[in-house]
Amino acid sequence: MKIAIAGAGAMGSRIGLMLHRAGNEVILIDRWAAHIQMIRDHGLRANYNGEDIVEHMQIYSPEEIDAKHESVDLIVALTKSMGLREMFEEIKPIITENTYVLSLMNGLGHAEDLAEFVDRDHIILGVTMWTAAMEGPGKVKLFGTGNIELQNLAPAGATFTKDVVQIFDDAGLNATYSQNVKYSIWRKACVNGTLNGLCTILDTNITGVGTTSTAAEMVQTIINEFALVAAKEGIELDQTEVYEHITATYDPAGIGLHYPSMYQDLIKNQRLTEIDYINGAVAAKGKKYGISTPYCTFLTQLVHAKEEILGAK
Ligand SMILES: NC(=O)C1=CN([C@@H]2O[C@H](COP(=O)(O)OP(=O)(O)OC[C@H]3O[C@@H](n4cnc5c(N)ncnc54)[C@H](OP(=O)(O)O)[C@@H]3O)[C@@H](O)[C@H]2O)C=CC1
Ligand SMILES: CC(C)(CO)C(=O)C(=O)O
Repeated sequence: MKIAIAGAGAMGSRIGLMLHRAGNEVILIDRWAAHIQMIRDHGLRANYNGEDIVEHMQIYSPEEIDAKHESVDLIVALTKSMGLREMFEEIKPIITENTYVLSLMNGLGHAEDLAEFVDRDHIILGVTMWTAAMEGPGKVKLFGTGNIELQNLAPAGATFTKDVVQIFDDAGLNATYSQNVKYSIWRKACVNGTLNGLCTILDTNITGVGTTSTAAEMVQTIINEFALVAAKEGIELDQTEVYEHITATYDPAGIGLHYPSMYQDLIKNQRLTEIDYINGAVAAKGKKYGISTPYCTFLTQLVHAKEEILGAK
């Protein structure tokens, strides 16, 4: 299976590297010029569970993706939420009627964006608890463990999706075929809706948030707002299980020492965040359904205010 990773930042590099190390044909696509140059000159360098490794992989900018490139069987979407449509506009030349697209991105609403580029039965939705961080262009830090849950959006995509699960699992990505990925997307949105904004505003990692005396009430209140809104869309979240899932991430021996992607964006790199696709999306849906979401609204405002203060772009 020929695989393209659309958005080869921290997570795209992780998934691409692990799939390539396992012997798959993988190309990376990204627009960050210095990152492309470093990977071309030195390979993708990674601190991989404490060991320095190099993986030599092909990388292209979206503009270099033209009709001369062969189409691919699978595109893994790992841009930031706000860059998804622009990326897919640019890489249209490698998308054919046989191409499947898998989103592993955080946030809500990506299936609708992807449906503009491929048929619904070629869309696969997924969530991942793997983590990754850029240490600089061409260099990524990968530690801890994780998993991936996948499911096709329409029944016709099931056979291909199960093949993808097998390929990802063989690459050590702990992939499983989900029976209800829409539930998993809301469950993961709760993880990001609590940890990402709180770590960013409180300037700490996951363990840092988890060990505060106010974490329990903040996290439970945010989960409750997500659950009330999700219920209006037919998803009944098990709030106790979701809370336990989130508290399990506080462990420093697991992913507790990770600084969520939103922290990396805003605090480390002064880049705009995905808050509008997470807490902001829940606040907007809450408004539509007549549900009050004060914590999501406030956290969204705080993150936007911080973006302005730091001059994020
Ligand atoms: N990091 C993590 O641990 C996890 C992330 N995710 C999700 O995965 C998706 C991708 O996130 P992630 O990989 O973290 O994002 P990154 O910020 O690492 O990469 C996203 C894009 O940002 C650009 N970029 C990143 N850093 C720089 C920089 N310093 N200077 C210039 N450009 C830069 C690159 O492309 P471009 O120039 O085209 O913008 C890159 O493709 C998101 O939806 C995220 O929420 C999910 C689970 C865990
Ligand atoms: C690892 C995790 C779950 C932390 O919130 C994540 O998805 C991120 O960094 O965005």
